[in-house]
Amino acid sequence: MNSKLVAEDLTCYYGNLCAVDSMNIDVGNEIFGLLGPNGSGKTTTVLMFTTLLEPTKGTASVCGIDVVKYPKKVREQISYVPQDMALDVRLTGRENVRFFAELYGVSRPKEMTDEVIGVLDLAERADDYVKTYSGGMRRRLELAQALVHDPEVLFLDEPTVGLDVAARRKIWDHIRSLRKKGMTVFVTTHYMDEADRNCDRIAFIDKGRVRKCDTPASLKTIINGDIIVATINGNFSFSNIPDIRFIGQQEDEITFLAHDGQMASELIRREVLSQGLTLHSLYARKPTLDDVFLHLVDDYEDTRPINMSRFRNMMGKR
Ligand SMILES: Nc1ncnc2c1ncn2[C@@H]1O[C@H](COP(=O)(O)OP(=O)(O)OP(=O)(O)O)[C@@H](O)[C@H]1O
Repeated sequence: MNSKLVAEDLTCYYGNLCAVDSMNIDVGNEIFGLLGPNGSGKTTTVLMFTTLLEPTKGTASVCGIDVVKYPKKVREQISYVPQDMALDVRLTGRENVRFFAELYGVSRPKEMTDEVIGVLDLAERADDYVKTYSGGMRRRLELAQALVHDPEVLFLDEPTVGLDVAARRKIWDHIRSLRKKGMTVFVTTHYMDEADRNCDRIAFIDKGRVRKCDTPASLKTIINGDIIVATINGNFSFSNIPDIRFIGQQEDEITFLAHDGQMASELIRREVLSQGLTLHSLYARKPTLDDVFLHLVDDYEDTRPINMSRFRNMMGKR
């Protein structure tokens, strides 16, 4: 693999708190997603790679350049779009990008500004004030700013947070086309479904530790079986059904894990009816990255295979 980002034993403490714990990752020319719950160490990881925070221990390099020894050289290779980037809303879109082009010392600032504005589909509104832009347009403008010096590696912290579905899709379309042009994209997100659709590989991180790193498809094979969800009225009491694991009940929804979803559904249907309960709906689905993540996180928290309360919460949100 043509390594673009490498972390070896990368560790960061804030006082006594270990925010990133002995991280080892090797990122090539790809869209690489760093996924994890709040406070798991995603931003801290990005800050170290982008030279904004010195590791306590271990090393990180970008395009083979050590971030501590050669921070300036690293900065020439990267762009970083944080969660809340400061756009000047009293300037036009074009002026905002041009400002960054000048800051970076880009050799043909006007041409590069026009180019990235075109790439991000902002040409029509480029001369309007940013205060008139939608959330999605502002995010695209931030991407345009980040791209104006043609970085090798782009770091994006929660690129789609707060955007509507259409705007999210558009952002991801742009991210994928950057990757096609050869850029490495390192992205943090809470949105597992977006990561599933768009990332080449994903590292799951929790409490500063990488739990698993693989392609979305391989990660989903970790949960060997189907998830079965039934909507009922009343309280379900689980007595042993062979080869079916009861995950739990959240209000009127009961959830199970079984090797064969279709066969299990029939057994569950019978069990629900035999308890005199009404069955409103019943379906089996393949595990998602949410399921995998909760499973992995739990493995490290205690010895149970699935964290019931988290799992139930998650199911309740669907
Ligand atoms: N400047 C700081 N000083 C002290 N502790 C910090 C600091 N920044 C982050 N932390 C702590 O370090 C841990 C990791 O935080 P970090 O922001 O890297 O997580 P995150 O995964 O990016 O979270 P989120 O998804 O909420 O953005 C958390 O426990 C956080 O409270």
